[in-house]
Amino acid sequence: MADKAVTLDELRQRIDTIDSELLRLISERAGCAQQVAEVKMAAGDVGEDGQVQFYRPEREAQVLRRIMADNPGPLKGEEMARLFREIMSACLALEQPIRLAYLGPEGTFTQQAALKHFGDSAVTKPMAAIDEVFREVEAGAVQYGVVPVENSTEGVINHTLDSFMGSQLKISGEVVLRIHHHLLVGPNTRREKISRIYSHAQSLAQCRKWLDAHFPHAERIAVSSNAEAARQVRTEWHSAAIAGDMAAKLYELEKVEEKIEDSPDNSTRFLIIGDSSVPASGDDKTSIVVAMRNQPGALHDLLAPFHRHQIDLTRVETRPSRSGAWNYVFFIDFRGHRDDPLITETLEELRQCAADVKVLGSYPVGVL
Ligand SMILES: C=C(O[C@@H]1C=C(C(=O)O)C=C[C@H]1O)C(=O)O
Repeated sequence: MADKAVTLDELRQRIDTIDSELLRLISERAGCAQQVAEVKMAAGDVGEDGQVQFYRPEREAQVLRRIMADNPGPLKGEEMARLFREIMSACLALEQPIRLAYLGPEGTFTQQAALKHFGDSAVTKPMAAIDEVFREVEAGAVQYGVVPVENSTEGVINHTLDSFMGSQLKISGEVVLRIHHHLLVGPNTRREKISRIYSHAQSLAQCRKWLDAHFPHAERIAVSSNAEAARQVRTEWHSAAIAGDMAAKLYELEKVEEKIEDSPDNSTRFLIIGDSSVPASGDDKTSIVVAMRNQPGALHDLLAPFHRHQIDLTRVETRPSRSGAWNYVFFIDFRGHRDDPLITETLEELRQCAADVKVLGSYPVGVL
């Protein structure tokens, strides 16, 4: 080793000095956030729900994007953003802790998505069904809700799209989560004894090929959520569950096999729903639902304004409308914010040929 090699003691001293500096800086940042709260209250900065808007999704997205763009390394941009996500979450909690409802029970991927988006300082409340998450937000019991909307392998989650049809709630954000499934067992279960495998139907479908290859004779049982599957197998010595890390940790299960999903980039997109519209963040998406008159060329008419203005469509889904047999509505996601002049014009043209156009919300493109 070279004479001048830095010693362990020296490195630890340096880390101590840096930590003291970080401590001072984070505290200073938290103090600023407290002042922001005072400024917002003094300005009467209220949203459509009449409440002071402490949480600002567009500002948080901008902060995280800047951190990722300026990150010098060696930590990855995503890792750095995750750290800042937690700092912001704690700072916001000083202004006012955010209250959320999510599709439960505890330990679901939706809870994981909620914490990824809002950070650990959020106060979360599990709900038994997607429409209950909507109701909880509508009733004002929580400020936001988190629900799954589409999976890269299994497609759209119809309950969520259908819930929007009868609701005035708006989308204020999106979060995409990589979904890793594990085969989990309780403390008294051995792999060769597994004769039943519990999970949510979507997860069973996402691991179908793996199950066919490794457990062709085990009975597959669909239950209401992965977390419920995990809870159930804790005490069943011949059963396994397919669920994610949160459920494994919560129910103290052992991983027999990790990452058993058939598609390596299996991911689910979740939506944040709330009462208020979000101003533009600089990189936004808009979601709308459109009812077309039942006539030839309707789909062409629907898409033409987007094509004319070169708007990037990110998703088009069709659902039966509730107003009668063989009528359909279209759920469309595209890049841009409803306040962009180009988008305003596109929506105006669309309104001329559609029976109804409802903007579900413009929101920052998911950062984390
Ligand atoms: C500090 C603010 O309030 C909240 C906290 C933020 C932060 O810690 O950076 C950002 C946006 C808001 O959710 C703000 O609006 O700037």
